[in-house]
Amino acid sequence: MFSPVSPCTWLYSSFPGSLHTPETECYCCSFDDYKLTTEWLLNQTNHRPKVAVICGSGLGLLADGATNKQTFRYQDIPNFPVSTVPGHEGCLVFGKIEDTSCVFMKGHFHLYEGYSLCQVTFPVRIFKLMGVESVLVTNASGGICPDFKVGDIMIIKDHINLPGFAGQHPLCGPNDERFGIRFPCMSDAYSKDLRTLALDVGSELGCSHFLRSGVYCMVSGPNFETIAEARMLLTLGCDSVGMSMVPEVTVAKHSGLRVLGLTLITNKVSLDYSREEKVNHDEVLEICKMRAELLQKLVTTLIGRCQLQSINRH
Ligand SMILES: O=P(O)(O)O[C@@H]1C[C@H](O)[C@@H](CO)O1
Ligand SMILES: Nc1nc2[nH]cnc2c(=O)[nH]1
Repeated sequence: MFSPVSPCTWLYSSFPGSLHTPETECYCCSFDDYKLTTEWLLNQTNHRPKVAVICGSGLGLLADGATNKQTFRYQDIPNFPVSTVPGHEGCLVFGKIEDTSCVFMKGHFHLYEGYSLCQVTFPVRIFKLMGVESVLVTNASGGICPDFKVGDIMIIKDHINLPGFAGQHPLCGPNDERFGIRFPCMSDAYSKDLRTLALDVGSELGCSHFLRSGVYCMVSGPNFETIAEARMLLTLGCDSVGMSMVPEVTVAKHSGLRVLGLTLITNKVSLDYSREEKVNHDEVLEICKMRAELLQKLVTTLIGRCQLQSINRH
């Protein structure tokens, strides 16, 4: 019925009525496009998720703690992009953590794959229309802060949207007021309540010694940083750097969703020309594998606790 869609053909083939045409160069999806996918999913599942978990590189295991699971491959969901990066399984899993209905994205999308930011953030608006209230975004990143160690988990308190400075911003284009306002405030993108809860839960689970808090910077990738770029990011006040998360967080915040961002420090970013180690994606996946079980415990405990504390409810 629906064919899988790749980064380059996706918008033209799936959205004949969309605003993105070669003439306009405007990368937007129409409200009807979001509605179609939402209705398709609501017809396929009885789950009505309140929490969405976006799993970054190698972190798909976060869904394993859920019960009553129902899985859809991205390629079978109308209008959904497909994952092209190793470590991103490419499926949507509905399930329950204790009494909370959740949806997990096992794999997400990146600018460097050739997707537009409208495609990268497409699932977030689907979650909003499905009734999700809180989004927990995870990914892998390199540690800039000299104190950070490989395997640390950083609770994101703020971000720098570097692609956004250059006009690569998911909210560019006509604003649809049904999602949010034209000029959203981003000074409180990451919920303080959820950050505090994450710290509390982390301490209960005995992982305070590698739980950090800091500023995350998004770059487009796909190359890892040069030394000069890494030094610039340190000067700008960044604690870690990665290639995802910020577009999803921005769109989630725009539509009034509560956001928690957790980034796993998979490597230390080189700030020194004499450093011999070279970062690579296999190393990133290896560290994700090492920390996946603990992150899963953190995420499932957090979600259970959210429900108890009614943080999901407005
Ligand atoms: O999907 P995330 O942001 O977790 O993946 C990170 C950034 C790149 O996609 C990749 C680099 O190894 O890992
Ligand atoms: N940009 C960037 N992304 C990453 N993802 C995981 N590690 C890194 C890193 O060092 N730099």
